[in-house]
Amino acid sequence: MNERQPLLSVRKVETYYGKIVALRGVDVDVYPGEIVTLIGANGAGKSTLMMTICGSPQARAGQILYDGEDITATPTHEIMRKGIAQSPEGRRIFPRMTVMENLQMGASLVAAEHFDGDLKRIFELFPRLKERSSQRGGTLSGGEQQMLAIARALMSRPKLLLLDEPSLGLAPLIVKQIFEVIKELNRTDGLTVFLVEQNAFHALKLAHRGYVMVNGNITMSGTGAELLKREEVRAAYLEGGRH
Ligand SMILES: Nc1ncnc2c1ncn2[C@@H]1O[C@H](COP(=O)(O)OP(=O)(O)OP(=O)(O)O)[C@@H](O)[C@H]1O
Repeated sequence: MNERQPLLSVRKVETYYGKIVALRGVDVDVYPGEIVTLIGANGAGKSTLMMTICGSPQARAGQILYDGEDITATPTHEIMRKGIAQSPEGRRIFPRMTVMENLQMGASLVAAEHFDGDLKRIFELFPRLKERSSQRGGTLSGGEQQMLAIARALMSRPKLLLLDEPSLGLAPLIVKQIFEVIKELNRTDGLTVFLVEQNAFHALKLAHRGYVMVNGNITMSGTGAELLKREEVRAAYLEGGRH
């Protein structure tokens, strides 16, 4: 897989919040067709990396390449147009809009001819959203809102889907469903996924490759299976190594 050019290449990226350094020279590659997981403790800098890839905050040093093109200083809306979609932490859907309206918003940059076919596919993946298409987003359950956030991102027909903690606060069964959809999208549609997760066990099982972030640095990388076997990973991220 790795002889090809990465779809996303993060090189020595540094990000600051004022004087606080959040990313200290991060290197990450995501190849076409891969699911790559980033794990790390609270405050490690995972969300900051996702946001930096999307252009806000901007990297103060280093480079972000997407499909070979330097997007380090590209505004967020331009980055979205290029085929990167983000489902941010906290399921930021539009609460007053219906499920259908949220999905229409997601598709706003896509040619209208694709809408019906894309919607059909989304409703196959998330039948719950079909049943609730006229319900307001804010009245959905936590799991349904997460599904809607992912579905809305998918309606933009991304080449690269960035998911920030899709399992956060959800019951195990819902987490399983969401991870199965991600796997299906990757296997069937070839979607490339970069996933941030605290749920390290499931995320590394799902991923082709993974990275571990500690205090704004990448400290380990490998295949999902390799990382799951590493004692340091098990001790720090797998609930005391019980898995
Ligand atoms: N807007 C901000 N202003 C100042 N500091 C910030 C801001 N956002 C994040 N930080 C700091 O940057 C560091 C990285 O935060 P970030 O949210 O990226 O971590 P994370 O790995 O995603 O954590 P979590 O798993 O808890 O979401 C933390 O020390 C955090 O306090």
